[in-house]
Amino acid sequence: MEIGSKLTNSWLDSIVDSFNGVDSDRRRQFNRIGTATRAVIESVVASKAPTEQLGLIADAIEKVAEDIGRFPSGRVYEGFAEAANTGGNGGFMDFSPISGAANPIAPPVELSLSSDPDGSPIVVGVVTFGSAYEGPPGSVHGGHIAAAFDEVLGLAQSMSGSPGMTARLSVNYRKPTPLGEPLTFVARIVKKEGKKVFTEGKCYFGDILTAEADALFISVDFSKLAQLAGERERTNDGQKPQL
Ligand SMILES: CCCCCCCC(=O)SCCNC(=O)CCNC(=O)[C@H](O)C(C)(C)COP(=O)(O)OP(=O)(O)OC[C@H]1O[C@@H](n2cnc3c(N)ncnc32)[C@H](O)[C@@H]1OP(=O)(O)O
Repeated sequence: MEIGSKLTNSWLDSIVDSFNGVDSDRRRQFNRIGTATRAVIESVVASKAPTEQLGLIADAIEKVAEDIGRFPSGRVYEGFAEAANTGGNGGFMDFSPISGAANPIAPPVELSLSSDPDGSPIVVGVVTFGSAYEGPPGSVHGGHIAAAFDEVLGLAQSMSGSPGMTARLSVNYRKPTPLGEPLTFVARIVKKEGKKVFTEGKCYFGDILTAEADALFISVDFSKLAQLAGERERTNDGQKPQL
């Protein structure tokens, strides 16, 4: 298994090629919007602004929502939204809900590929969760920790060369995971048995292990993902998905 080995699949390649052809200024603007909206989310969840200011801010945000809402929406996918699909090339995941800079609901988790001291490939995810992700006071909501694990483990399993979908994800929460502090997620493949890829991951605040996870991914035929993508396009046209 080679770190960052490129996945060979004509369907994947065509998506990657079309992504590479996307005007970079458009991509930059999407990322700007994502970053600015994320800052708004972070500021509004617990703002101490005076009530009259809140009213003005609400007016302004409603105006922005109205302005952007005038344009047709629905996913015009410039790339994959999930780490597991990329084979390690994070550039295709601008809209990931976990690691995508252009997706305002992503914290985002910054992903990279590395290797541990024995040379085994690992995925590293670095993130600071803001106030919007609070669960227990001062701590990250457990659901968001699970989501971050799904992303880093999802990218790790794709290094098997036969990426799949999450079949099972189990998280052990060992200590409260602090908000507003840099966290490091580390993920690796444990073993592969046929279509099954077993993975494990850990979340650290400094040297403190706050959570650990294991997940089973089942390799899927890319035609299944192409089918899901097709259903998504039909849904964008207002039709119901056929699952
Ligand atoms: C490739 C890019 C996508 C990456 C996305 C990764 C991040 C995500 O968040 S994915 C989103 C969340 N996950 C999903 O939506 C998946 C929904 N589930 C499915 O689509 C299917 O159940 C799927 C693909 C996981 C497995 O279906 P299928 O390929 O038909 O598997 P199937 O042939 O039934 O089973 C294969 C083997 O896996 C086992 N298996 C399947 N599911 C599970 C499970 N949940 N737990 C344990 N074992 C399982 C089966 O028992 C079987 O084992 P064996 O070969 O020993 O008999």
